[in-house]
Amino acid sequence: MAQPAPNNSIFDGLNESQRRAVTSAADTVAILAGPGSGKTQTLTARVVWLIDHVGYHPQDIVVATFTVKAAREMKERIGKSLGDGRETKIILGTFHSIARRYLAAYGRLIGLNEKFGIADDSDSRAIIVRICKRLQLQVDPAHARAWISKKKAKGTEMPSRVVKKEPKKTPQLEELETCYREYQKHLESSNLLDYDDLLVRCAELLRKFPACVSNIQAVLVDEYQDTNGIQYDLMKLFAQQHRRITIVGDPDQSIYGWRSAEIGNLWKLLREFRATEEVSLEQNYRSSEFILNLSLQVIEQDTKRYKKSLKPVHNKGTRPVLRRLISPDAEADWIISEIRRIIMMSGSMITHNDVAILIRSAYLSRHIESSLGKAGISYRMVGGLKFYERAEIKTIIDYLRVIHQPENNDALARILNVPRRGVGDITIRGLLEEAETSGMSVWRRISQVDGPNDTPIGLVQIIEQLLSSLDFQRHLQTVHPEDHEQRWANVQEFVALAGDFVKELELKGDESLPEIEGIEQAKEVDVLPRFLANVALATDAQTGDDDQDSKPRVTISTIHAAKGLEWPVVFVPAVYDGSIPHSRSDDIDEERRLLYVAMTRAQSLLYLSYPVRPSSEANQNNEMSPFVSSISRSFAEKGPCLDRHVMKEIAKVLGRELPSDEKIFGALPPGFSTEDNLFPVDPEHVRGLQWDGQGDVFNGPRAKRPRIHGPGMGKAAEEERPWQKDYLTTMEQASKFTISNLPGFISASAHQAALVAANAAAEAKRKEERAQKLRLPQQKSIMAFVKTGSEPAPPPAALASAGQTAPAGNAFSKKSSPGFQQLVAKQPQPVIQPDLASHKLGPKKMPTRPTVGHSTNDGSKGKAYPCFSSSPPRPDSEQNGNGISEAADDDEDDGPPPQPTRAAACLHATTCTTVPKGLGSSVFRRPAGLGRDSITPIEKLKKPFKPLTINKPGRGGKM
Ligand SMILES: Nc1ncnc2c1ncn2[C@@H]1O[C@H](COP(=O)(O)OP(=O)(O)OP(=O)(O)O)[C@@H](O)[C@H]1O
Repeated sequence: MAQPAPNNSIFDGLNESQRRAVTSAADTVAILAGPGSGKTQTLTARVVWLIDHVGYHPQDIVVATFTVKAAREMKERIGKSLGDGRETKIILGTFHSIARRYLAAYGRLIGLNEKFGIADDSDSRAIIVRICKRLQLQVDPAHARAWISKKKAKGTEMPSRVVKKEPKKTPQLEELETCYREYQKHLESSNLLDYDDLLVRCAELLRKFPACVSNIQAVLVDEYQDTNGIQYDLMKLFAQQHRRITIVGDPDQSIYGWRSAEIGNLWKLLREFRATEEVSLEQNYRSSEFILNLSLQVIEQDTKRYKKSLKPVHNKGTRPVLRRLISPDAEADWIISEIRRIIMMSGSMITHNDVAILIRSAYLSRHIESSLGKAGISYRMVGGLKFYERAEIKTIIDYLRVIHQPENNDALARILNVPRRGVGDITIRGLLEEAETSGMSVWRRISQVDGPNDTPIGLVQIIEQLLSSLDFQRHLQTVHPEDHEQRWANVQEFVALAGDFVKELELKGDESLPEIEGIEQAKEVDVLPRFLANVALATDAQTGDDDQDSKPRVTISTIHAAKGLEWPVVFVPAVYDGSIPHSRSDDIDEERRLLYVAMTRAQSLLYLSYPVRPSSEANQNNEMSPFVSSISRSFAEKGPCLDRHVMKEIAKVLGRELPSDEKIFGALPPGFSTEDNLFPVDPEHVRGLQWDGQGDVFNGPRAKRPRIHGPGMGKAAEEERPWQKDYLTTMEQASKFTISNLPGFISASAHQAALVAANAAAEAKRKEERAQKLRLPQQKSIMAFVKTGSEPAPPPAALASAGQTAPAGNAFSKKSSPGFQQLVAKQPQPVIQPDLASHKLGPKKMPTRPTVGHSTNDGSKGKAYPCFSSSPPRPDSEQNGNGISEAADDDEDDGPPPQPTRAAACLHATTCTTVPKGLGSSVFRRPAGLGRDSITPIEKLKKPFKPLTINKPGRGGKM
């Protein structure tokens, strides 16, 4: 037995059930509990217990988490408790990162070239699209990709067996199998493994060479309901020596079935490990009683589910709200008005940071973003573009991939003409096809050499050399004249990140696995492959919540991405039939669980809402979601009275101090309505009424609140603008709103700025028209010769036709200049990203739990647990042509239509603030760059893109 840990703080405050789970002597422990019951905390404490009390060596413990971020947080917490740096030895990470480590160390045993690279999402997509084109397959490449991924995720069969021909195949199946075979062939010849292969090949390794994990004493898995078939296999294979497994999960939060999660992994575990000790945690530490009870009323509608009890430790709180609004616009405006009311009535005890708007489908954010923009409220998108997904960064990463692995055809194809070398896309495509048919890498074909030798210079020097030999700064100036400084600053930040990565490796040591007698381990001496692997596997790092600057922001997130998180105030809009449950979903139970997950993220205030009409013009009505219609009476029909008593209760749940009444009421603006009475409770009552054209106020009887928008920024301005906006808000580009990519992002602030510019343009147009009447036909306005900083922006069309640039001093000149027009013209057409907006859910229903000698409290049979995947993003159904120009140079003359490479986040509301001060003047602030202090390089890499501050006197308006 080991000595007690020097610092046992991690055990402090655990309740009895949590302690039981932490200290259980059983080999297999299943901790099954509802949301907010401290599952993650319990698992963390058990790791410390196993090390400090049971005496396992940290390097003999495997801990698998759902996300990179969760792994990082868990490591930190364990580190604090152990107190001596031993946490770095634990084999802790996502299944994918752990699998990669094993393959790097022992992959050669199964014939893997140790210099293997990781094919990311865009690589896989491009390869499959090319295969379908080359072989003239009729199958949809996106479908083929999803099909292949699903096959691999099943985990029980090796690809070669899966693709074996069987009689009675449909032509489509034949094509899918051909595609699969060709895809694998291509990956193999490029020495690439895709995300699924990492798991599949690792399982193969551990099956054939169990000695690799002969040291492993215990395996712990967080978010077990997320695991898919291959992850289950891996878990067992890691634990094959001692069969000690601890899992934590909540079947009610299984929401990733559509991403290949295997229903039944829990009962599989209980059947295979019969002595499993089941521990349930029954106290909910997160939500108020009202919130918890209503959430349970939703999930309990699923009569097949495994029943478990969950009791709140907090007070009753306020009744959750179910609000009906006339239209999605009104719904968004109401949300914003409630956010304001909560913040004002709490004396800013609650800030924008405490508010989350959780949406079922990506496109639903459109109205919300627009309203937030109009109200000047900053927000963060969970799932936004990450730093290393920026075009300029991706180009450098592709260069590094080619340096490391010259046979990586796809990476090479993307950089062949970046910077421009006069190689057109047709040539590149030809080279790729030739390489695929001949089996010779593009690199060999064009260079006729074996590839670069391993370079002894350091990572940073490689990148610096690369930048200088490519004259990359000049390339950015040429290709991206409108924002090359910002892009170059990103590149410099990337160099700094690489430097920090190297330093961290030196300081904390590498992640090599423990030595095992009798098996030689390949040592990863090169920093470059490890750097590249870290970049590739950081795809699930969340954005937003670890922003470096301190500006409070509302969070907009899909429900899927909100898993495991919590906020004091949660809004769930669009709770109507067709949205949730989604019209294209074929698993109603998973849809219900989604709503349950959304509701249980709330600590103190929970608002559900839906628009009774799909749009202001629509005639048919939305039906309330069946998940809430039967319990609608349990909700309040409008926002709670936020008096001192209520706010004090909220303060108690949050453990905060409520400011004095003087402070709260002293800060209320004149005429501020302290009640939720701006919008009618019965929206049908105001059918036919119009906005007043001034702001966001109905002309209805309850419209008491003064306008909340700036001049010209109201509803009327939005709807009546004489100008078709030529960009898309985030969710108008829903296809890009995934965990992995979000190019072409336009923020609410930019949207707002553009609206003002549009109004200014309209006003200018009207003036021009008036002036024209007073002018001779050929006579120009004198304003055409004057460029002052105080004039409203001329209409973009007028500018373009006159070949002018916008007045430099105008605050919105960036928005209305040809550069901006050109830029927004490059925005991709909205295509729904099926990951979030149109995915199909599996037809499977939750099976009944197997009889394993356990029964639930009420004597009823237990139920099986659906599980889901912690994989990096699954293939989406978007196809991007040949994939050549996607991440790199996007505007070659001879190439396909330009892909979006706009510095998406440079217009992101989390990074830009535009405060309108009137039509002709505003403050437009470029965002701050990624802070370099107090953050480790890997953390930075996992972070979303953080645009950089560029002050351009005379161009960017007043600062
Ligand atoms: N024994 C405890 N005493 C007080 N607070 C606790 C206790 N256990 C957990 N908590 C708190 O409850 C909250 C939820 O904990 P945690 O995130 O671990 O729950 P979870 O079960 O993993 O939730 P979910 O399933 O929704 O992700 C956290 O704020 C945590 O600090």
